[in-house]
Amino acid sequence: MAPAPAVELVDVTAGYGAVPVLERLSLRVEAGELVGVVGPSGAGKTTLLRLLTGDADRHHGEVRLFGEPVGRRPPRRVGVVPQLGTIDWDFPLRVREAVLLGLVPRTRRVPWFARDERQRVDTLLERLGIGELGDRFIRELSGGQQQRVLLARALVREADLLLLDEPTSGVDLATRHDVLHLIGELNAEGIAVLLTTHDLNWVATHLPRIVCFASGVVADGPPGSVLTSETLMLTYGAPMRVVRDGGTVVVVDEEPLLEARSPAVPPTRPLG
Ligand SMILES: Nc1ncnc2c1ncn2[C@@H]1O[C@H](COP(=O)(O)OP(=O)(O)OP(=O)(O)O)[C@@H](O)[C@H]1O
Repeated sequence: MAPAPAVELVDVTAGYGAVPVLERLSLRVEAGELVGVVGPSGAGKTTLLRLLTGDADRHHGEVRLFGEPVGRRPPRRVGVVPQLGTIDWDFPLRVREAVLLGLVPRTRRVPWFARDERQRVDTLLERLGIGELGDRFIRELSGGQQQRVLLARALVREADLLLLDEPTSGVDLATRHDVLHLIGELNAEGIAVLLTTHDLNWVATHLPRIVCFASGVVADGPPGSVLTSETLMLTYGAPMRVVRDGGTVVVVDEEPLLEARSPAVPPTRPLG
């Protein structure tokens, strides 16, 4: 029998309270797949991830993770990385504790961790290249280090599915490269990844599958077929140019911020 899909949404309408944000949405992510969701701000990308963790209200349709209906608590096999900016990094917590908290179901009041759980955290920190930071306070970390801590916290649940909300925002280019490389490695180990991003050109070159999203799915497939000016217009409501160079797709903003001008010629004055 084929394995159950990691994510399965069937004709879902959902939002916050009675207000719908996602409408008539169907989406399927297979176990082990790597999928990027792109779309304008407010399109509902975060809400989609929140729906999968039981944090948004489902009005209609079915939501299943690995074949099981989503309840109020995310299943153990799912690791979640929220946007960096939504975390209170000033909270007095050390890196090792922050990662251990990934093991705590939401209702458990006083966490008490076993030695093998602490060992697992240390192994993960090493693996993610932050082994020496275990005793540091999370407020002392750079954006890239914070992103790795969040990944460790998600992975400590021995996740088979990672839900990553804009994993590359708020970090510099080199860190972005490292984080994306890490995501690729985790996926190569068989972990399914569903991520949101605003970085169209990164998804165009690195992800096998893109979902263009605006309250529902506008287009879904490999970047070469999904990223067209027409699809991007439907998704973003703004003109974008798509340049193809062999197998590479590059998305260019159609409207330059500044008009190109001929260089100003200084007025000349005769000598003397
Ligand atoms: N907790 C909440 N309660 C009520 N409405 C919310 C809540 N969170 C988000 N919304 C609304 O849901 C809509 C979709 O927001 P969401 O954060 O899912 O969009 P997004 O595509 O992730 O945007 P961005 O790219 O800016 O992160 C917006 O209109 C937003 O105002």
